[in-house]
Amino acid sequence: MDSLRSITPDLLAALTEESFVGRHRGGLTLKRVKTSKLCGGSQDESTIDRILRPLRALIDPVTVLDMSEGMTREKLRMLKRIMLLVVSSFGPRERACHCGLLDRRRQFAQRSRVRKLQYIAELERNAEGLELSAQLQFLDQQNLILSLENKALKQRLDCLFSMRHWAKRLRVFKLCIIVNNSSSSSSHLLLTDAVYYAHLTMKRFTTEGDNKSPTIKALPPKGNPNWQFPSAMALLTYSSTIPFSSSSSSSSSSTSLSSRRFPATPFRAHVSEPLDPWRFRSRLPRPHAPVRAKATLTVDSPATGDASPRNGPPRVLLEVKDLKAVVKESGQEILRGVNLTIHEGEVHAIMGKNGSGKSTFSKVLVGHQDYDVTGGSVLFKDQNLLEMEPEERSHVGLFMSFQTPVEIPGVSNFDFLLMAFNARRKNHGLPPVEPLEIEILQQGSKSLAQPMRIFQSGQLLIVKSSFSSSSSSPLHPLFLLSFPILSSLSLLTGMSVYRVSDAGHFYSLVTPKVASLNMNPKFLDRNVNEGFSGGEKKRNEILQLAVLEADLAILDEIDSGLDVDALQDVAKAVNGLLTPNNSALIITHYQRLLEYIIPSYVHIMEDGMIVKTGDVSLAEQLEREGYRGISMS
Ligand SMILES: Nc1ncnc2c1ncn2[C@@H]1O[C@H](COP(=O)(O)OP(=O)(O)OP(=O)(O)O)[C@@H](O)[C@H]1O
Repeated sequence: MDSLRSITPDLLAALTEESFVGRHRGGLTLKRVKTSKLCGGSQDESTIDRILRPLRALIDPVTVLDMSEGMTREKLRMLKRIMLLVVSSFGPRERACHCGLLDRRRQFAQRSRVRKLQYIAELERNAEGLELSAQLQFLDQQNLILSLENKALKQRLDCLFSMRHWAKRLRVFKLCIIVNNSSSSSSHLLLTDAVYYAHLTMKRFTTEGDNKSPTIKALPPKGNPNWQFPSAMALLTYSSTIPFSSSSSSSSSSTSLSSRRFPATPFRAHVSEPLDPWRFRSRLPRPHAPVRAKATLTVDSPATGDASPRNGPPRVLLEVKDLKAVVKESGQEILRGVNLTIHEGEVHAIMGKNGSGKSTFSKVLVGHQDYDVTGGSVLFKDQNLLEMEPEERSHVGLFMSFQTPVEIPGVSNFDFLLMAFNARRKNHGLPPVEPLEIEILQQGSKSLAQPMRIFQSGQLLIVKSSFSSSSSSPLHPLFLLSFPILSSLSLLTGMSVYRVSDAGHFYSLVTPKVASLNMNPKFLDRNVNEGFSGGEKKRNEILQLAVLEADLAILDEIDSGLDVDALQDVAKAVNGLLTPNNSALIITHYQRLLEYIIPSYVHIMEDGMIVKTGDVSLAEQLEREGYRGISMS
């Protein structure tokens, strides 16, 4: 508000001149003005800065990074400070739920807020003609990064307008907009969006009307009767274009940003917030100081299941009685009275023709949003499962591997597993586990461009540290060499040398599981299921199960798309996870999987009900004779 008070009458007068270009955006009129008009013809940077500083403060919540000329050291520096990739905002709900990702709500957002976030992602997807490439990444509860690459104005407005609705709830105060379009007019549009967003979040405006055609009304700041909405807005628009206009006029700025491009503008000023990425990515070395994690935890599993049998008869893990469910949207009844009881230590297989309701049954058990339960009961470890939210179901020990595992862009497998693992530990009152312990042995002259993953634990290794604009490629260790050689190399190349220890850390828990599944450790560093082959996705599902050690694993067609070797690997891994205290519910079409994972019971589902139950010989019969050969009575 103070900054608004500093707008001088001269500036306001300049802004009301007819020469301004008006632009209408959903009821909001923006105008452009010339630098010379605002600053009395002065081209002197310090004068411009003095005049515009108060205005720049108004758009503090917004960072704009122009990526049209690629990544530079300066941009990277800014990104590194704000880009705490904690959770993908619109990671598919089901996957997130089952791995307890959403349990981070206390840290990041209330459940309702997360839902809101998902709603927005959907809204973006559904906006007319919008091929979703607006990436909204939820960094933490106060930071967002929104990449609106080459979006048309309307699409950007849709996004921004929808953001307005929940930004307040999320208490987001900071937004980073990445501009990938090099044209100055687009940059201008993006910047006006940024201003628009900043004002909305700062509650300078109210809106009326529906989402499609909102009308923005100005709320004059207290104590400033002279303030006029269009004028001030135009001024802000102007001031926000400074970094871009200076760069576009500069012919020499072909590959990197000069310091002029990020002068003492709000864009730089506000990223100096005391954000600490290392707090979140504690496996990363701080660039300038050796780090050694203090805590060395014993990685004990949060899961209740262990290999030793409990005293007494096996307890009932899951009890489903007369379960009925319909498709939420259409009301079509799919489950028409399922009954099933699973004890600890048992493996149940459900087989059945296509469309008989097997997947629906498993999805209803984990609380999939597409279905409504219309009758019956489900007790899991004596608790009413139907009353629990999906993520709670995960916490009490239910895990589901989906038929089509979902991809979670922007979240590495390792991070995902760690988050899910720690979410479960938290739920069990256990402290979080650190990923790795990293010590910098020799700091290279270059700083790390991006987060890295280190696979060779307990070894000396060298890490590439050049800048790279292909953001998704992780940095891999290049060599495994002795320290003197590494040291010389480091001096020569500017690379850094680290010693990594994983003892007692999450890494030491996850790597044997990766090995047992014959997975390449590099999969840990890739985004969850992104670009994975069908078989790799299935293995990855089992890796998640192995890390989370659920009490009841529901495996929906884990054999589909697996080659013979992969099938054996997966089956071996599942068998290795089975203890007298946990159980598995396997949905499959083929008996071959059940040759490797021997079920205690085989059920046949038909038309939304379990119509026959037998032992493994039932699956064999099915293989020989098909469903026609089996009497369902
Ligand atoms: N969300 C939904 N919307 C509409 N129909 C649905 C939905 N979910 C399930 N169905 C319908 O319910 C029936 C059972 O589907 P489900 O996927 O549970 O069968 P399935 O036994 O797992 O089949 P398959 O062996 O082919 O995987 C099908 O007719 C399916 O089209």
